Amino acid sequence: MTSQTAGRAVVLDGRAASSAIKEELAERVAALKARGVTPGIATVLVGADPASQLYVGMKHKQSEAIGMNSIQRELPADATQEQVEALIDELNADPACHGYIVQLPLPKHLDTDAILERIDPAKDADGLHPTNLGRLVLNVSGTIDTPLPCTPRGVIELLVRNGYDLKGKHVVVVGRGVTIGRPIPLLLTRREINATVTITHTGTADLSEHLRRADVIVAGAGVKHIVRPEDVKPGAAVLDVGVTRETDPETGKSKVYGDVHPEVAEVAGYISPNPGGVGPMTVALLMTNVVEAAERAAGLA
Ligand SMILES: Nc1nc2c(c(=O)[nH]1)N[C@@H](CN(C=O)c1ccc(C(=O)N[C@@H](CCC(=O)O)C(=O)O)cc1)CN2
Repeated sequence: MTSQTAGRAVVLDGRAASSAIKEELAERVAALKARGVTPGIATVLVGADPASQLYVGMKHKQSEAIGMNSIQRELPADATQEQVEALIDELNADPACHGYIVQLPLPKHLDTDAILERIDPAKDADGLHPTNLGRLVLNVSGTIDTPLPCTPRGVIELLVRNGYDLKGKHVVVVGRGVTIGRPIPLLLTRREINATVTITHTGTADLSEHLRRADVIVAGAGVKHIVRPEDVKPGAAVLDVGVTRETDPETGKSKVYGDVHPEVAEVAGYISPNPGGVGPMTVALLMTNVVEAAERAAGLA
């Protein structure tokens, strides 16, 4: 992969890496189709949050582009728990759907944990069902074949595809959410990766002190510019996974900010841009999870 730079840092280009993954997936999809199986991905979107609509739209467009079947299901923002659960039951029973996700966050009146737990673990394309998270805890040697959470898998894949060796590195994760902060240490500490991890969050005392000792920073707290240039060890790899949307009071337009201050690129050795870094990897690894589920269902895994 050719490398660009930002400041003094090598850019970890998520668009390029995700394109490579999608080319590989297109071949696996074609092989499945040749055996009469079209991998099917589904999404459940509750409400009309513009960011969630954008992400769901990207998932379908990109899945269809590599030959997958895509099923888009939507419910209104005031949908009841029973309505969402009935839709989950429908997708669990649908043979055309090999894997699906419930787009997060859900409206506050819904019980997210109960909804994630109702997904058939074999169709859990986000790897967020308690059974799959439990297998991730047990799976220290990477020998159990289960779906892995997409963003953590995307972070590791982005580093590996850029030739970055995580073995023996000290990774500081910022954030403790279910899609990134909680699962990523379990992947990074697997024997085949062998990184050492510190988890920090908005309640951590002296975050800067932890960050300054990191070889790798994975910032996914959703706090605008929480990682500043003075917090970063020169040469460190910094992956920006956070998204904060603010409306410009003058233009009325929405602007997206990452967790990493732009000047970090002057200090870091490697940097993932935001947008264009981990976001596209999340979608590519979601598609990977669904293709793998279809391969397992077809007895190919
Ligand atoms: N069920 C899930 N919900 C959510 C997840 C998740 O992994 N599973 N993660 C995030 C949102 N997300 C996927 O759903 C996601 C976020 C960002 C991107 C992306 O490619 N972003 C682009 C920029 C897009 C733009 O704003 O124009 C980029 O970074 O280049 C993809 C997926 C929360 N919910």
